Amino acid sequence: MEFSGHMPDPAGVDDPLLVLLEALKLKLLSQDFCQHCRPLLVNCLDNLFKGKYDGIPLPSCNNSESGTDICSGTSSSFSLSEKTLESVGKSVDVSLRNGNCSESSVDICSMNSSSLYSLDNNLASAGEIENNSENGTDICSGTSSSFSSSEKTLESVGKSVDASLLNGNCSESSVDIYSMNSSSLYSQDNNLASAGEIDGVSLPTSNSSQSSEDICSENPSCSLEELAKSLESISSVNLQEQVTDSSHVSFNHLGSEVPLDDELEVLAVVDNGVLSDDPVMKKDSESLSSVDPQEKVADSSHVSVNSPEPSFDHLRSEVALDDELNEVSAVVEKGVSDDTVMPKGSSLFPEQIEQIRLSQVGRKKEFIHIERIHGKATNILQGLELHTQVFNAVEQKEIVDYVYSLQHMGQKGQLKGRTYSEPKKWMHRKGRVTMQFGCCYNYAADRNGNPPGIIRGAEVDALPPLFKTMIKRMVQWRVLPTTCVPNSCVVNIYEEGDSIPPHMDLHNFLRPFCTVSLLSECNMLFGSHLKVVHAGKFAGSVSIPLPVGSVLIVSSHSADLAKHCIPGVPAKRISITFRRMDDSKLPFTFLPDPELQGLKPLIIASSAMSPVQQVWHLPLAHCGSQLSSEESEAVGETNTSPFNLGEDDFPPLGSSKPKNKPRNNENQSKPLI
Ligand SMILES: O=C(O)CCC(=O)C(=O)O
Ligand SMILES: [Fe+2]
Repeated sequence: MEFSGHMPDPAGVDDPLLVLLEALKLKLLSQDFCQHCRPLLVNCLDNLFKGKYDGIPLPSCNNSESGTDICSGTSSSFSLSEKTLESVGKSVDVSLRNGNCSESSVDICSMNSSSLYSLDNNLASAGEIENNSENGTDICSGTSSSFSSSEKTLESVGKSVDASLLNGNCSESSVDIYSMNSSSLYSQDNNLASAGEIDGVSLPTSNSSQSSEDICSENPSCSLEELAKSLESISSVNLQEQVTDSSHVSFNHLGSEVPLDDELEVLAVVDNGVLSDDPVMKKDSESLSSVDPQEKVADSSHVSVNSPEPSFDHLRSEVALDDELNEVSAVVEKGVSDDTVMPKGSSLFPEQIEQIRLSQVGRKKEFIHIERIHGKATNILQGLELHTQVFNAVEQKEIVDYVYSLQHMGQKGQLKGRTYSEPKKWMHRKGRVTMQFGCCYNYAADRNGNPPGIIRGAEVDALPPLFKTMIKRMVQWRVLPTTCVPNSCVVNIYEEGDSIPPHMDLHNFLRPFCTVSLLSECNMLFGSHLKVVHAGKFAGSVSIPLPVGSVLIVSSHSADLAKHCIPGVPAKRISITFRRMDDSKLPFTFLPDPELQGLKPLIIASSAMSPVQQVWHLPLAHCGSQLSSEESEAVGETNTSPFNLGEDDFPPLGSSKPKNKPRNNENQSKPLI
């Protein structure tokens, strides 16, 4: 579309800027933008021109020729840098937009390769980067800049991984959403980032072949994804700090250690809850589900444990903010309360927001660590997967608070039977607080003569509502398969120094099972032979860091050939391990929960692709750094896990179009204007 001189406006609008706006919208309509980007762009323009422009003299854009730079040519609506700066810390994406216009030569008249939505500004405004000098330059085009950040990725370890990484990317790239040419916004480095701390992990150079691939040209929504990721990353750093600081319950480990020959015995004691004849364990006939919720939360104002509708539903509600981008950022970044309202004229549906969140999930698969099992080189990590950003910072905090509430109830004897147990004082560093829901599970024979496994006659509380919500999320977001929806869980609350000794989860539970990590990162060791050096200190052949908020999926060899353990944790940590019981092992009183039946994964919009799988090539235990042909073969054995996702669902980077079209149009956006 040519734009030269004054365009008569069909609706009779005489305001040249509005005419220009209409022209821009038309231009946008003619572009092949995705359903996410399109309404955002249009709304951005709307806000720039209408909302922000009120009362300010119009620039001489009515005489503008194609190519006239109305931003640099005036200091009117775009000179919002002060406001931009003021807005830092409030609404990141406001500063993103305004900052962009105030600092860059955004040529919105000519529509040529300008970067209206530079993510740089987002970060620059947030004080994260200084390098904002590339505004207006389409450095994504024809470059692999956003992928060339492995070094940055490694630098970022220990902070907010994705935030740091993203900063790295964004500082280098100016996102050209108009030309959409050759941008590569969806950095796999996000995945690599959190791998940085794995002992001896070599950078997956095999992935670098994908670095230069242009996923954005065929996947326009990725700029939006990156934007949302940026927002979330920035906020999650702060929020995470809050979460870490928000511990309401602390345990003192007063006793001294008692050396035990058999760690597993300790494990059994701890994980079973206390022994049934143990006087410390208060049995209360009151069940979690039968107690008056008011009474239950009397000591914990943050969460209603027994709320029939847990508030953990940040996807379904939105915030009344002044534009769509704020809306996205608020939802993605902070979560919102249920009583907030959808702003008038909003063009983002909750489904779209969920799609954005879903597209941000990092999925690392194909961990590799070769050990010789029965003389055969075998990848003992086959079946292990790490999914990140499944629960955002606010959700994590909600879960943590919920766990504290439950713990509080456990301490007061308000949880059923063997639901709650604490380590004995003498078990310092050998145990941790546990809460078991759905079933009571013995990791090893206990002193009552119960064999390892589910004690079918033991009484515990049913899965609490928020944990069911977490399960639904994981199934709907394809972290867990529909064939293995968990119906039990164990919550482990580790104080600093607490551990879980080497063990395998028995086949009383189906595969995969999964662990959600909260509060602090720790390492999980895997190996066919894990040594107990002393209490809380174990030696294993491979160590996998579990980032906060991540979900570790364990199946196949990683569940059945390798043992796993958590050495003494460096800081307080909570994990929730979700498992589906084998039907033949169900507790006698178990009733399937109707809420967890018939769960279906969400349809993924074609424009909202997930990051590609990563291959983490971990150091070989016994075999040097090169894979022998036998080992390669061993590695090639992967993908027998029932959990593996179809290629159609998660195509590799660069393959931006799924083989099949989305199966329905459920998640289509509203009309553009
Ligand atoms: O705390 C963790 O991450 C692991 C817990 C675990 O292995 C278990 O409960 O069986
Ligand atoms: Fe385990």
